[in-house]
Amino acid sequence: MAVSGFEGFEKRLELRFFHATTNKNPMGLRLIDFESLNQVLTQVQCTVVSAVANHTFDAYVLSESSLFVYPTKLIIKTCGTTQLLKSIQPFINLARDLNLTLRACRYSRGSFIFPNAQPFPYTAFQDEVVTVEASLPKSLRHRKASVMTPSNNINTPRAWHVFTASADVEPDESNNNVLVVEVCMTELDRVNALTFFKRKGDDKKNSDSAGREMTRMSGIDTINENAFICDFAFDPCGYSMNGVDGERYSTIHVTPEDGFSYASFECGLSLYDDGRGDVAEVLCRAIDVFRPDCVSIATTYGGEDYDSEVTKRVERVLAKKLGLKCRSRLMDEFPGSGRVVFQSFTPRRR
Ligand SMILES: C[S@+](CC[C@H](N)C(=O)[O-])C[C@H]1O[C@@H](n2cnc3c(N)ncnc32)[C@H](O)[C@@H]1O
Repeated sequence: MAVSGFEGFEKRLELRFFHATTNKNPMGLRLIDFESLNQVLTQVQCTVVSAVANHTFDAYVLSESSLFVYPTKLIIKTCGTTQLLKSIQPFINLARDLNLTLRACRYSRGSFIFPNAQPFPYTAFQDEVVTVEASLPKSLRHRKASVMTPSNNINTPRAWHVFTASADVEPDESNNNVLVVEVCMTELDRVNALTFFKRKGDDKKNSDSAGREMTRMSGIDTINENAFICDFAFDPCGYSMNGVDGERYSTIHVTPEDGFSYASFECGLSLYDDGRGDVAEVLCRAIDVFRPDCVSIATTYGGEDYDSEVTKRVERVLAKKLGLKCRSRLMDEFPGSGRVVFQSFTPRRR
């Protein structure tokens, strides 16, 4: 851990593949053995602390955040001072052994709370971009890096950094209509944050049962009642969970320490699924768990027919139910990788 405090803001990497041969094993990347995954994670400097799977994907809680493995898609987010980008090359190689070829890559992160504590290349976004580019095959020739910086940001200008690379200009079918929402929250309500500290007597509980209790006491279990939750409590504080609901994943990570408190919520869903999760209501429930003073939401939409109504509805619902005012809304397009809308919120009272 850095002397300054724990860096909650995650680095996130998404790799999408396609079957290079007609012999398509439906399990795809899920056939990567655990030992190989572990070797990659060792390079990243984190470990698996808990895991769950359903018929669609595997979800791992890591010592620093989460890993999701779908047949042709892999999502890994890691916090602290981890070396996430060291996973790109080994993942591409493991996929190649399964006849899977890289189709697209997306790397994103917020602005670190402790930028000076990061190792190279995470000290400057342009160096991260150079590192990602050096790990990618030339076939991913449609590339773009963007730093989305709110101009009227209130106290701390927190930008959203995105790099994408894609083999095609058009979004591919597997990513069509897929919505990924990443919420970053700082300055958590102090009372709510206390839920994520182990209490007296908790030393008799293991990390799973202490995690389960935090899930229930915080109300995280009500965000999506259909999700199976795999949760983990860190010692003496900190919490991580992955939610598994059919094809949909969700994940929450909490750094509750005062002075650098941070929580993230992320979910992936199809815009046209059965409507079980009105995105705005889901986000509202997730943010209400933490009642933060600063919220940013990055919404990535993989398809072409993006409807801005989704993010506008988020603004209306957060204003009405949580008193959060949208201070900035930015949009950018990425060839073959869709659109990103980045919104920043603070309480209306400010
Ligand atoms: C891994 S969790 C969640 C990380 C996540 N990105 C976040 O901050 O939202 C980090 C929290 O767990 C605490 N923690 C305790 N032991 C830890 C460990 N061995 N590795 C990582 N975090 C640990 C940290 O102090 C911090 O409060």
